[in-house]
Order: sequence, then C-alpha cells, then structure tokens
Amino acid sequence: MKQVKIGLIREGKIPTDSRVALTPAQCKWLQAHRPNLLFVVQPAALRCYKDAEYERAGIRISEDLSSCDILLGIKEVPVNELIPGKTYLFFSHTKKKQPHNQQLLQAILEKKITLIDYECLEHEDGKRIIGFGFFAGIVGAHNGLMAYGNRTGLFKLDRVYKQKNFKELIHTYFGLRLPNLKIAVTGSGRVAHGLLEIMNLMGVHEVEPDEYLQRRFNYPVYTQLKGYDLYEHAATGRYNRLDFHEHPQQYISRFMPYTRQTDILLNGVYWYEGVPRLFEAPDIQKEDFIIETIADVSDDENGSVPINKRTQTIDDPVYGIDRETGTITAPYLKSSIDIMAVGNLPNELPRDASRYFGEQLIKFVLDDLLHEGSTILTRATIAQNGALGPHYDYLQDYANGVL
Ligand SMILES: NC(=O)c1ccc[n+]([C@@H]2O[C@H](COP(=O)([O-])OP(=O)(O)OC[C@H]3O[C@@H](n4cnc5c(N)ncnc54)[C@H](O)[C@@H]3O)[C@@H](O)[C@H]2O)c1
Repeated sequence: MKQVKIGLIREGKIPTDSRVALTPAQCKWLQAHRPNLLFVVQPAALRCYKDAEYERAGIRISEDLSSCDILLGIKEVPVNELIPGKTYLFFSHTKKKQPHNQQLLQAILEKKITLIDYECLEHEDGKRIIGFGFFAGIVGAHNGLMAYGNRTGLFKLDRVYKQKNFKELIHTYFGLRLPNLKIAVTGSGRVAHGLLEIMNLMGVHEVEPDEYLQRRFNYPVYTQLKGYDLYEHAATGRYNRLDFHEHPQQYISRFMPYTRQTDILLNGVYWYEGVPRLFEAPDIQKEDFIIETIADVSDDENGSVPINKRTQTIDDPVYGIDRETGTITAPYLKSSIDIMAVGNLPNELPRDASRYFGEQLIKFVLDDLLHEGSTILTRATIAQNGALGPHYDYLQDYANGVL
C-alpha cells in the first residue's frame, strides 16, 4: 500500500490560532493502526500541543513539509506560506466570497494548489460533517452569561481561557447561582449543542417555547428555538426545512415575540444572505425589546443579528450597541445592548476543541482522503490544481478579482 505523508502546518494567521487538526495521541494512534500513514509536524511555539508532546508520541518535527502529500491546517494560510502544487485542508472562508480572502483564493489558483475546505465537507442532505461548533457554543454561552454578570453585577464568571480545560471549566460552575433569567438559544447544529450543554451544566432549566412566551419563572430558564420556531413561509405561514434551505427569502422571522421575553440571546443559527434576520436593527428602539445581552456565536456581521457590527477578539470580546443610535459603544452601558462576538471562540479551549475536531476528522474524513473518487471530497474541493472545483464555478468572478 502506498505511503501517505500528512503534514500538520504551523498556523500563520494573526492573531495566532493555537488549535491543530490532530493531537499527538491521535497521530500516534493513526501511525500505529494505519501503517501506510506517516505524520510530520511543523514546529510551532504557540500551538496548544507542544512540539515536545508530538516528539514524545513518536511524531517527527520538521520545518520542511515539501515532501508531504497532504497538509492539514486550521485557519486561512498566509499567501506567502502556501507551498505550490500541494493539497491543503483548512477553513478558507472563501465559499461566501468573503472579501478579505479573495487574494487567498487567487494565490491558491495561481500556485496550482488543491484546496479542500473543511466547512464544505457535507453529507448528502447538506449537514456539515466536521467543525469546531460544539466548543464555540460552549465558550460562547459562557461568555454571554459572563457579559450579563458583568453588566448587572448579579454574579461573576471568570474567563474560559484561564481554565486548563473543559473539565476545569465545569468545576467553576459549582456554587454558581444564577438569577431568574430567561435565555433564548437559537439553532440546531453543533454550536447550539454547545450552548445547550452550558445551559445544563449551569443548571438552567429548559422550557417549551410557548410556555417561555407566556410567563416568568422563579428560576432561570432557557428555550431552544429551531427552524420551525424561528421562521415561517410568508404566504402559507408554514415551515418546511428543505424548502426553507432552498428558498429562505420566501420566509419571515417569528422571533419578535421572544425579544419581549428574553434577557440573554445565545445565537447559534446558520445564516447566509437571503435567510431572514432574527429581528431588524430599528427593533431595538422598541420599549418592549428587553434583550440586554447577545452572544452572537454565529458571528455574521449584519447577519442573523443585525446589530452585530464588529467582530471582537478573545481578549476583548464584548461591545455595546446604543439603543437609540445603533452605534458602537463601550460595553455594559445602561443605554446599550451588549454584543459578544468573536470569530475564534473555540480557541479559548484549544486542546479540547482540537481533540474533538481530530476525532471527527479520523472518523468521517480520513478514509475518503486516502481513496480516490470520494464524492464528499469532490464537493468540498474549492480548487484543484489551479482551477475551481466542479461545484465552485460560482466563485469565478471572485477568483478573477471581481466582488
Ligand atoms: N464564533 C465562532 O467561533 C464560531 C465557531 C464555529 C462556528 N461558528 C458559526 O456558527 C454557525 C453555526 O455553526 P454550526 O457548527 O452549529 O453548524 P452546523 O453545520 O453544525 O449546523 C447548522 C444547522 O443549520 C441547518 N442549516 C441551515 N441552513 C442550511 C442549509 N442551507 N443546508 C443545510 N443545512 C442547513 C442544518 O440543518 C444544521 O442543523 C455557523 O455560521 C458557523 O460559521 C462560529
């Protein structure tokens, strides 16, 4: 059987991401169970698993990855670090024609690179196969509650990244007593699962959406709002998942009643142009719009949360939006709504997030990667040897420099 050499690249994007696609233990396990696989790791001072941990696991460290068949990264690779002719897997954030990554796609095509984007790996029905969403939800829910605690002074949560791992984070919730909050959790994917996990770990009780809308409770509650609860067809008033995904512009939002009953919104919906926003920006001026804190884990600027106007950093995750003017303010002002919006939330728990990601990679992607002709991989191949992949013709203008 032909040997396949897989390289784990050093992350080059700034601010630096410390996640990695496979942990030392996962590389070791694969080398033991798949004798045709060989791993090489580029040295990286800031990676959450240290070079020495890979070495101890019997994995070679090398600056030079030119002999590798496949290169695995996490975030966008800086253009000057791309090795011509290679096959890369990473999150390129090009499939929605994101302006800031146009040059990256152009360079990938020029350098005749094959790019398989993790975000585009999907099952037949469009469900994503692999992602960091669960830990984005974990950190996002924590940060949303932390922001509300900072705003009101009613309780105090520390930063997630100060904990060694997820287990230690859970320990910090012992003794936490939350006020009688009402929390709306939106979405049904990995992010939503992470959000719900934190709700349950913090002892917040789940209630049905109809009950949530009817009354206050004398304990903290959350309700999960999925597609059916959030959208309805403008003409028929009905919701059909497949139809909604195909014709989102024919649907309208049903979220407004929740804005009158919610203290904290933890947003995990999957949003793209055409999908109705949960509410519109002027709605925040309404007297009965009572949401004080929004953790926008989906984090699409001017997306499902129209008042998400800026993505922040892990160091400084929260800002305010003035209710009257809609402009950005400092966080925790009485006249503002707080927005927690960070694009690399899982990086607050990088070791747990990396292990979780690597498990999915091994289970659901690796076999396809090692054999020719996988339809899942073909559908996720944005660029192949200098040309756009068969499913990405729509990026031609973008690749030509037009936006
Ligand atoms: N802030 C961060 O650090 C961070 C990290 C990871 C993910 N995210 C974002 O959070 C959002 C949710 O991510 P997730 O991991 O929960 O996603 P996911 O793929 O696990 O779930 C997405 C859900 O959306 C539904 N869906 C909506 N439109 C669809 C369509 N057209 N086709 C098929 N399914 C469709 C799916 O049924 C699924 O339940 C995404 O926008 C993602 O980019 C943010």
